[in-house]
Amino acid sequence: MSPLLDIRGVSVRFGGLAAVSDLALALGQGEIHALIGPNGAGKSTVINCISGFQPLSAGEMRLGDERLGQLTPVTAARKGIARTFQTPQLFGRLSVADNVRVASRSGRTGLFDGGELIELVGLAGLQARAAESLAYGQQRLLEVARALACAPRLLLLDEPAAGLAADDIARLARLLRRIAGELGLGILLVEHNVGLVKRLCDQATVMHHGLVIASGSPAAVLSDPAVVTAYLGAQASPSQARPC
Ligand SMILES: Nc1ncnc2c1ncn2[C@@H]1O[C@H](COP(=O)(O)OP(=O)(O)OP(=O)(O)O)[C@@H](O)[C@H]1O
Repeated sequence: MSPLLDIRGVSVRFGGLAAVSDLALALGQGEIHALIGPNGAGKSTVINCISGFQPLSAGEMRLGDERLGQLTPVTAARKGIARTFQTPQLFGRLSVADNVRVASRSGRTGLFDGGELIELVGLAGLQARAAESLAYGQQRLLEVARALACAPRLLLLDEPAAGLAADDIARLARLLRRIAGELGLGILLVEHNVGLVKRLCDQATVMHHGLVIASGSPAAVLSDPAVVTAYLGAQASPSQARPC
């Protein structure tokens, strides 16, 4: 069976800078896959490519049996690819409920109803609040609810745990495990929280200067000497990158 997401030979150049070089990554249905690496490694650029925000310089991506070609954010969303952003991109003046409602009207049938999603991410009771009035961590959780309201097949999360309290991280981890397991969603997450990556993810790919330097189980890649050296160059070992 084809993987849900199959990336081969993908490169992205910004002028003279090779932000991503010859990337290969495969992610199965129901799999949670971490994309990790020091700052500037190319992780967000990969998320931007898969979600149609960044054109590829070379390579190809497939979603199931379908070749994706050059995507736009709209075509990516229609194919069932939803994402969150490193800095939340919400409709600030709309309520929490309306932010989710807008996404659930994007054309695909919802996984859960909007109220259910808001409750699942831990924002019950805040439905009527303007998104811009939420704490930063709550805005991140609302972005996850909004992405899920698009009923994706593939969910891309850019540092979902940044700024979240331990309780919220635990709730988010349970939710991601549930939607991957019960609904078969594939989840690719960029995350610096090494504890979360180890607990939650089935596979991990490590990038450094645009190149994949390791891939495999989180425990194996995080103890790989090349990975430790890459993080030491960035003045932190993976386990020191972000406390968890
Ligand atoms: N639009 C752009 N134009 C020019 N250079 C860019 C652009 N976007 C990213 N870059 C550069 O590409 C490289 C990879 O950036 P990217 O944001 O993908 O890294 P990252 O691994 O997500 O880093 P971080 O963990 O700090 O978010 C960096 O050197 C960055 O400065």
